[in-house]
Amino acid sequence: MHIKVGLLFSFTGTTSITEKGQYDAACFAISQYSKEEHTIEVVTRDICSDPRKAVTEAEALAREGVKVFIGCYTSACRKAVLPVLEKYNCLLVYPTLYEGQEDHPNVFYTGEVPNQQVHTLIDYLMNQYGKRIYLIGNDYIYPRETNAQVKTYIKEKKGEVVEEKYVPFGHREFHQTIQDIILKKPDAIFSTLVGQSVLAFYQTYNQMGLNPEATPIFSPITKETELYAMGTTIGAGHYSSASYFQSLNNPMNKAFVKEYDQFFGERKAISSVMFNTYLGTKILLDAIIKKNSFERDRIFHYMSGKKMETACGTLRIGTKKRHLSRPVKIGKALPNGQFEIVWDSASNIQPRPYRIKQSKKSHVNEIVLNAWGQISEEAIIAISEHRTIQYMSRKAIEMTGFNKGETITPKMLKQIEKTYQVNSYEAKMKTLFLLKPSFEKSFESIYQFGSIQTKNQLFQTELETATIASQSTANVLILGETGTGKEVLARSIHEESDRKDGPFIAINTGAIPKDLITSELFGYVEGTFTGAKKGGSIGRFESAHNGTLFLDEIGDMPLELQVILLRAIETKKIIRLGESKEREVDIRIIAATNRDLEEEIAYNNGFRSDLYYRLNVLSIDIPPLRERPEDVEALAWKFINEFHEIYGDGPKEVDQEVMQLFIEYPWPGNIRELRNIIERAFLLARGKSSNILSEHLPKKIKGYYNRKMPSELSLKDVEKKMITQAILETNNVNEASKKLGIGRSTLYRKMKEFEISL
Ligand SMILES: Nc1ncnc2c1ncn2[C@@H]1O[C@H](COP(=O)(O)OP(=O)(O)OP(=O)(O)O)[C@@H](O)[C@H]1O
Repeated sequence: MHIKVGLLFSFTGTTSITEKGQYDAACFAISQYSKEEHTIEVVTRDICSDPRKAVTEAEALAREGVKVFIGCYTSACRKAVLPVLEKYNCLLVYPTLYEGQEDHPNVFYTGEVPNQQVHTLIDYLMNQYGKRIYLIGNDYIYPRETNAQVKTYIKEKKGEVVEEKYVPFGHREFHQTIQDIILKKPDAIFSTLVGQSVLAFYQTYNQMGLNPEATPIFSPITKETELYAMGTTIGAGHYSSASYFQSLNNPMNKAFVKEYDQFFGERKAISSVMFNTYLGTKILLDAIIKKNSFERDRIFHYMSGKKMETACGTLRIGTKKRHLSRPVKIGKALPNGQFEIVWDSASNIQPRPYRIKQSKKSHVNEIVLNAWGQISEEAIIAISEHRTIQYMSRKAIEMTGFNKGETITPKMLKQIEKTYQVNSYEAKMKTLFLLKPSFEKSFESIYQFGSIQTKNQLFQTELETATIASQSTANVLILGETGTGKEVLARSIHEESDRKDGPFIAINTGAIPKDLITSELFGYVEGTFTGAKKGGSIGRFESAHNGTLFLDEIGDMPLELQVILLRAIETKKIIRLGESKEREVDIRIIAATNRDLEEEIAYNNGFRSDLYYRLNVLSIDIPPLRERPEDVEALAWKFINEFHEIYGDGPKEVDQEVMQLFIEYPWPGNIRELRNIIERAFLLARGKSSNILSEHLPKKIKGYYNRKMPSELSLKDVEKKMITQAILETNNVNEASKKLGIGRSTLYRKMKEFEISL
């Protein structure tokens, strides 16, 4: 078979740095076909980063009999050649990450689309650095369209775009932009700059002394090739995301890199767009050869749904769309120009090339607001996503003097914030402001996630992370003292995720005997050990397939078993005991512990740091109940209602003094202890009293109550007293923290707060 391939890359022009690498990768892929069996003729054209040149060259080559094109790096070039592909019935391997919004029947897209690459990057950015993001890009289709999606995504995640800036294609003067960044102090920068602009931007960032630890740049584009071109130390500390990184530490990739270097006779930087070029070229040529045809529909039909093991994991070609389902990683650039992998989706992310439709615009329900406005103590203002006032209660008009239809400016907002206590709620792109005179007691908003409710600000922030966690498959680490509700939270994440119909399997990793843990986790085949069940057994990893595996008390897992667990978590593959076959499992891992794992790693050598970082992709720290007394009353009522359902009848009221005691008691056993105490009191009062009274409480609580009453000790006083006593007794922070059942860092913080020293 004779195949004439047209390579359309820019060897001159602003994006040539990247495209030369793609050209090399295409040549490498083509070199792997035996010349005896097929003749592959390669014609190369320089399209000079110019869409007009791309069209004329493509058309000229199509007339000369080229049926397969590879390249067209920028979206502007790709879009420009589409009519040529249609006219001459040619195929294009488009191997570049891009903005999506396209699925042309003549194109095979092997680059990442935003939901695979950009959303993961934004999630990581927000979790690690904060929610204020500065957008910078070149002024053409890819950055503008990508940022349109990024802005929606940031808004959904309650982040803020502090600036959105575009510079012309090839722009290299960034002093003013960097100055603007210094002034606006974003938490991170998201860059869609390409070509020469990338180098100039990072170099100016570096010259002007910005620090990647404080304000890193996240860019889907800046990869190994660009880092080498700008000077590897200049890009160090910044982030990118892709399926492929040259540093991937697996045998397939090592062999690929070795062969690549041998082919070119030197060490080369290999980036994801290069790998995607290699991959796309091979896949399409294989299909053409196999089907002995250039006929578009036959070829795509043959490729559709194909699964491939590659150097960057298992990829699958879409059955409906010509894009790849793939795992995605996030890399942090090292001073040697390579990336350290800091996050790995582990399982594949499906391509969603088309932007997800935004929820339909909602209208404020004036009838409901009117009724509410008449009875509410607060003044109510509802504003649209464009900051136009859509509703004002009479009180709000009297208090502010604003009118319906007016646009709320930042100045007006400041003015009301100065005068009133303002609580704002966001729902369906609308914001509702509730205004109260500021001397009144603060209004406590309730945050709900799954079955958990809280008024506590700190816990609300943690639950926001839980919300993010429920929408991804990232590993989650839940921290918190015993009884704070770590398992309840893990279940809520599962219930709120799209795995909710799959199983939720909980396992207490600290409680299983050492010699049983492997069979418990991974299963075994019949006859493997004495006492093994007939027919063998599947382990918890397999039971959790398509669902969530909750590894409780992970901090208590013996060190030597942590390595086995790490391997299974990393590969998502297990081997049953007594078998050699690897089995793949699709699971999301949530781990929990009441230990301070960082401390275990640093001081006691009790936990593997690699396992810690694997698990701690998203971490959620549940505050102890004594640090969120505002939640005690609601929890108490929740339990009383629950016991009414279980036991049929019982006390309906709680004595006011008892409730006050519940609020002030330090609850060392947290919510579990509160629940137990209420159940006990409920049963003691049942049939005798319609109220839960102090006589229904156990001695230790009544004792606390009696001790407290004369001196009116506050919760803080009790805490201070307990800490002082523990420090006096042990004269050692480590031991005192163990005695008190709190982490060292918490103890240091408290000692500072109460001015206690050793
Ligand atoms: N938000 C909540 N609402 C109602 N009940 C809760 C809540 N959180 C925890 N509980 C109850 O508290 C008890 C302890 O919860 P859970 O087992 O989730 O805690 P944990 O932190 O995992 O405990 P441990 O560290 O001992 O494993 C359970 O009875 C649970 O039902």
